[in-house]
Amino acid sequence: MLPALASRLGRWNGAMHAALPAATQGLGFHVNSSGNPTNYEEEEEVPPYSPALQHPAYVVRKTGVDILHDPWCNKGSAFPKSERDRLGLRGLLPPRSLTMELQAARFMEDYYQPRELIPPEDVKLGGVTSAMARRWKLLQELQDRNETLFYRVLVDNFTEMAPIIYTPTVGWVCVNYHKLYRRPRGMYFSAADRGDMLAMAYNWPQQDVQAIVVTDGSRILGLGDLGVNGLGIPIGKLDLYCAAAGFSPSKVLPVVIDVGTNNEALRNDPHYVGLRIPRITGPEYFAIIDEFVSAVMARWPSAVLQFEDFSINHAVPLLERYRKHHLVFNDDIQGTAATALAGLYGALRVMGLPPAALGQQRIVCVGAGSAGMGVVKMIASGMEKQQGLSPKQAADRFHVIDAHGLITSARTGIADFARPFARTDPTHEGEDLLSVVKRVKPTILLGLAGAGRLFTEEVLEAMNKGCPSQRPIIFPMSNPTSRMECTAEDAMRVTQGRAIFASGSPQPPVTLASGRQVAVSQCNNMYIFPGIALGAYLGQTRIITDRMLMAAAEELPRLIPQEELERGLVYPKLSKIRDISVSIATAVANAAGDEGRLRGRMREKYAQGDEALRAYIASSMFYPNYSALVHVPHGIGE
Ligand SMILES: NC(=O)C1=CN([C@@H]2O[C@H](COP(=O)(O)OP(=O)(O)OC[C@H]3O[C@@H](n4cnc5c(N)ncnc54)[C@H](O)[C@@H]3O)[C@@H](O)[C@H]2O)C=CC1
Ligand SMILES: CC(=O)C(=O)O
Ligand SMILES: [Mg+2]
Repeated sequence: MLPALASRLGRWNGAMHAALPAATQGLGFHVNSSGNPTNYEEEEEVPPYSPALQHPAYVVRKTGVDILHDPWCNKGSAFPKSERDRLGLRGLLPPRSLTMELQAARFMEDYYQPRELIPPEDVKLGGVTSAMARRWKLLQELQDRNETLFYRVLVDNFTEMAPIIYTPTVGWVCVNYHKLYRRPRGMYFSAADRGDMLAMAYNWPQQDVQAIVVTDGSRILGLGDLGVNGLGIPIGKLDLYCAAAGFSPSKVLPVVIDVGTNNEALRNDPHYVGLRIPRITGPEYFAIIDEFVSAVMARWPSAVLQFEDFSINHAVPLLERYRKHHLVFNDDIQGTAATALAGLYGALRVMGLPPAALGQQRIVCVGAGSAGMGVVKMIASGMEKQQGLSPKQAADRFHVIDAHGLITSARTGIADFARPFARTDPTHEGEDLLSVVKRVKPTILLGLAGAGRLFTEEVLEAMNKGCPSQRPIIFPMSNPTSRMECTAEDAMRVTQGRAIFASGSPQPPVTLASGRQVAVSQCNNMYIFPGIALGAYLGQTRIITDRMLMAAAEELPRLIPQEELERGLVYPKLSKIRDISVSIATAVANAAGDEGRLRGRMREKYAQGDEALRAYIASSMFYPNYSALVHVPHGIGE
């Protein structure tokens, strides 16, 4: 059926191709290098067939300039001559046809050219330099004109570019989104669209959407309420879905739901593109989100829906509202939790300790919001699972601090999710971080407050002193860099390189006064959410369970090579992100299979074992290569 082939469906059909060589080889044929069977012996070497290397064709209905203006089809100067002929491109492009590799090299030359294009006052979000902002703009322009090349350079340069398309630069992008806005990307649903959302979902041109990331812009990283400017986050997250987990760019949908903003400066900014009203709350808010969820689930019932950067008052109730019925997860609560637990298992491995040693740790967590409490709850589950602690025994290992200090049973208005972790001694209510660290002598210090440098020199000093028998584990996880609780340089200097360190946004390695260089890790949910979504989507698991998330957390530290553990790294290298995502997806799918939740091909593969499951997942991933474009006029095969 031709329409089914249209719009890059072919990019997902690696598994389909895998049947070909098995069939030909099964008949006793040899396969020559052009893929044709022959019935005589050839001298030349026959390379192994690799479905991942196939470049399937896909059908387009347009020709000429319409192709060049479509970033999903455009190849810029790389259209081969045959395609220029059949797509009506002759004369519309310079005559020489370049390779994708040459195009990528040309882009990278420009990318690395030091040029200051933005005024210095824009560079006030720590960690985002004008060079980074310029690189974001270059990548954005590339994505707007040639998506395939954009994803190719992103996949090939993931470690370098993740901080540009994602944290910290994406924080700067969101703050300035209304000024940077050039072309539409993703969808906007607003309070003014009540009653029309299902119809609006049909305005999106893609019939097959596999992953949606939605925000209401209410808590963007640690930068607060940024209204519709928050759309930059779903865009960045989905770029990671495509680059890191092989979702096809044409099958992902970034969304912002505009229910107003309490950010007055933004609301009064003449260039702001969202509704200029205070945030809607209460039943009306939930009715809007319900309508949105029903609309997208009705149009794309197989899609995974990721909730991102919702403020705490809505993040938890929304997750509870949908998680038992729909293929949804909240990245800040669940993805972050799995990532942090994985990093702690990694830190234990660095010290040569087993996962069960988690239950002996004393943990101080600063920040009791959606991320902080998600992390605390999951670490407690890890302790219960690994060491058989009761929930109460596990909770006793934690001291949780929020903007009002240490949370104890004396706190009034304590949130349900924080209550189990409130300290039982009311005399310490509201105690400040430094006093808590001095008194409790934590072995693990987590920062998820989004309030900047709370891990002061004194706090780090006290942490180091109170932790003589093992290396202090220090994870300032807030984003972007300006909101992190401390820098790697601070932590390593004060602890003389003893700390095992991971931060939410990337940090350079640190050179100590002695000249020794220490490696640092990045503790960011990007290690986990692409793989969770991939496993859950391919397996059509209907819901995402705690067991699936725990499987992801346990898998990640297994992927750190010994040599990296010896350097103190608690996560595998980001350059391996696609392999990491395959492993996470496989672990998630295995857990779902154990629970009887897999459907279709994934269920078959699960029955065949880990290798088959893994191979199937890997073969289903999009890899950015130019496909041959075949023009089929409207009316034929539609
Ligand atoms: N590294 C990662 O993968 C992730 C990092 N985060 C980061 O975590 C931070 C918090 O996110 P959410 O929990 O969703 O925010 P939230 O707004 O729900 O919670 C913030 C918490 O920090 C507390 N807090 C604020 N100021 C404080 C202070 N001066 N001292 C002590 N506590 C203070 C608040 O009382 C609240 O409990 C953000 O910066 C976000 O970027 C969030 C998700 C993933
Ligand atoms: C990383 C992330 O999801 C956050 O900072 O909100
Ligand atoms: Mg987030």
